[in-house]
Formats: sequence, C-alpha cells, structure tokens
Amino acid sequence: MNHEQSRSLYDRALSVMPGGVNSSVRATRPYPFFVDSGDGGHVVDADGNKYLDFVMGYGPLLLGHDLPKQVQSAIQQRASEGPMYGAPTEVEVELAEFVSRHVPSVEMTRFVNSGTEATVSAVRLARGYTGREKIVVMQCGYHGAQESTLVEGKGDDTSPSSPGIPSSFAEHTLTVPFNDKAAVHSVFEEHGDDIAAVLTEPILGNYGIVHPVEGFHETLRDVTEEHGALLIFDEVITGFRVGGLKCAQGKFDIDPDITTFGKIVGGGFPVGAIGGKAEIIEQFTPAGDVFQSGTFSGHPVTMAAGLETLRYAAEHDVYDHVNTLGEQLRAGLTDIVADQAPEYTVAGTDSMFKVLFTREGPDDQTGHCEAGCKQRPDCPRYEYCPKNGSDVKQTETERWERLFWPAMKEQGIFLTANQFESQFICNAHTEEDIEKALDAYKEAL
Ligand SMILES: Cc1ncc(COP(=O)(O)O)c(C=O)c1O
Ligand SMILES: N[C@H](C=O)CCC(=O)O
Repeated sequence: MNHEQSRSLYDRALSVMPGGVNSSVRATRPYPFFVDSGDGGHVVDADGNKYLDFVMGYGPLLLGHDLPKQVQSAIQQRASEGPMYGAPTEVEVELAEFVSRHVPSVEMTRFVNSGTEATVSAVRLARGYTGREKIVVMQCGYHGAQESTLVEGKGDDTSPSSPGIPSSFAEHTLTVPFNDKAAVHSVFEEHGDDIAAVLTEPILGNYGIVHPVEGFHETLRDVTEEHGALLIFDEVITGFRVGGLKCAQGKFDIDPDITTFGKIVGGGFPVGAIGGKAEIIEQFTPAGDVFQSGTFSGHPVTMAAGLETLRYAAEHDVYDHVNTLGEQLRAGLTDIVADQAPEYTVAGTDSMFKVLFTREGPDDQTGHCEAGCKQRPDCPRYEYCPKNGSDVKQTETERWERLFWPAMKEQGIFLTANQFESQFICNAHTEEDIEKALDAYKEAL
C-alpha cells in the first residue's frame, strides 16, 4: 500500500498540532493514515487505500458512513436553516422524548457536547443532589478527559493519572476493581456516608471488553441504595448499541439513577447527554441549583442527526442486522483463536467485539474463553476470563500494536491501534465483510 499522502500530511500536522492529532488514540505508529472519506462500512485514505472499518469513529457510527436519506435530509435541512440560535428548538424536545420513551430509567435529559462533558456534569449533579463529595469508579474504567476520574491507585489510595490534575481531585475519588463485589462492600463500609455515587460503564469498553459477572450490577444497585448514594451508568459507548434502544441497562435489567450518553445519540456529531429520574435531573439549573450550561448544548444539527439515526434504527432491523453479524464474527474468531492462539480471549456482545491477547501466565491466570467471554459461569474457562481492567492490562499490548495491528491494516482492515479499545460493527457491514475480516484475522494471528 502507498501511504505517501498520509505521511506528508502527518509531517505538516506535527508542526501545528501536538502529536499531529486531535485525540491521542489516533496517533498510530509509525504515522496515522489520514482519511479522505467514508464509504458504507469502509474508509478511504488520502492515498486512495480502502479499509474495512471496525473503528466506526470509536462508536458513534451505528449506521456506518453512508447515512440513510432520511438522516441526511434532516441534517441538511437543519444546517440550511442556520446552524444554531442560543434558543431552544423543537428537535431537542423530540430527541429527549425519544430517549425517555425507550430507555427504562430516563425521565428527563440534559444534552451537552461530549461524553466527557456528560460525565463531568453527572458527577457534579450526584454531588449536588446528595450533598456528598466522594465518588467510586472502577479501576481502568474510562469516563473521558475529566479531572475526577483520571485517577490511578486502589481504594482510597488514589492519585491523578495525568500531570496537571491537582491531587485534591483524586482525594475524592475511590476505586474498586470491576466485578469485585467484596471491594464494593468494603469501600462502602469505610466511606459509605461520604459517597455521592458509583460511576461505572455497564461493560468495560475502554479497557476491554470486560463483561459484568453475574450479580455485579445488582450489588452496585443494592449497596448504593442502602447507603443513600446514586448509581451512574456511563453508557457513552453502550447507549443505543448494547441492548438496542433500551441500552445496556435494559439488557441487564438494572435501574440506574443517572445515565450518561454520547456517541450514537448524536448520530455522528459531537454530543453528550445526562439522563435519569426527573427528581434528580431537575436539580440542574435553571430548574435546580447545580450549575450546568453550554453554548452549543442541544445543537439543532446534532439533535436532528441523533433523532433521525435512532428513528431509523427503530423503524428498520438495524439492531438485528448488526447483532447477527456480531455473533457471526465472534463465533468465527472463537474458532480461529481456539486453533491458532488458544490463550487469547474473544470478548464482546451485540455489535461490539475484541480479541484480547491474554497470556497463559505462569500461574495460568488468563486464557481463552470458549463462550465468547460473557462471564457465563457455565463457560469451561470462566475463571480465566479477564474480570477487570488490571487483567486486561496484562495482555500483550506490544504484540497487538507492533505486529498484529499493522498486519491487519496491510490487509485492508481498520482496527483500533490501541488494543484496549472496542471494535464496532455498523449497519452497512455485510456477511462478506465479516468473512473478509475473519480471513484477515486468520492470516494475521
Ligand atoms: C465510557 C465513556 N465515557 C466517556 C467518554 C468520553 O466521551 P467523549 O470522548 O465524547 O468526550 C468515552 C469515550 O471517549 C467513553 O468511552
Ligand atoms: N476511548 C475513547 C472513547 O471511547 C476513544 C475516543 C477518543 O478519545 O478519541
């Protein structure tokens, strides 16, 4: 493959943008390919190379790159009527109504501009509502580029995970390993009266994919209720992808107090949202006194893109299609892995998937999971499946980034270069695409 144009664009980018990119995960080695255009389930780079795309913008593109006519027209119509006004519009109300109709726990929604903004506001809201300061997050969970959750360490021994964040932020953030019910009980025994909320992704999608073990979310729900704390589900990735329009909370039958959304709910445009029980969401200004505001919030073009994307998904068999392809791909990967790299783990559900380069360590802590890593107790390798972010951290990152990812790229398959990020299937993908991907995995593995 020729990459001359990308190489030269990267050289230009490096002199005007830090690291040559606007989000760190895009800085692939030795240099990223620059995208010229999207085409259904594919992207085409500046040198004319075409890749089968399983990054899908890191999740927002449920329908793929060619938006259906009804979505395109709604976006163009809104943009042609002036992009935004600093006054409310009907389309915001319609999207909030749609979310309330479909997502079991959501009565009211505040729209913002990114997943990060949504989790920042959700944490502030939980603190304002409960009058408490501490939050509990999962080790290796990701909630965007926000001060309160960029922490490392265990329990109450936490520190910021990036320079530039005062340690006083981390003082208020406690961590537990995902899926560790005992750690959840113990953090609440010690700090229960000070904890405003537990914030978790329902499925770890940024250090994973890691599925919840049976009863983990129920434990979070029970313990938070018992101690007067809130349960916040960060559905920025899983929202309107896992569990269809009901989201992951519908699939797992859990009733969080607050849910954060992003990605798909904006139909490919910058978005975030905080939804939940009216009594809680109404604490946001101007209805309540927890300050929340934003020039671009509820942007009409974004709202139109999100609404028409979700309407399209509701009216067509989008979830059936992407979930069926997901099953097909995970089943094929499970066979390939069993044959060629039995220590690796195939993870995912619905239209999310990942092959984790788990190792058969000296104490045999990780290993290939025959049931597609859904943490099913009947899986013969249940005990070896990664249960939390630390298990995933033990995987062979260098092998993924230096050998596997380039080998897939050379075969025209675009995966996330960072091995911890999820891969996504979109409505434009076909069975032939899945077959092509499986052939490439077989070759590259
Ligand atoms: C679970 C989760 N929460 C929050 C965020 C932050 O969203 P954004 O990148 O739109 O700020 C992301 C992804 O970036 C995410 O995966
Ligand atoms: N981990 C992030 C979201 O899921 C990756 C997207 C980004 O920050 O560019």
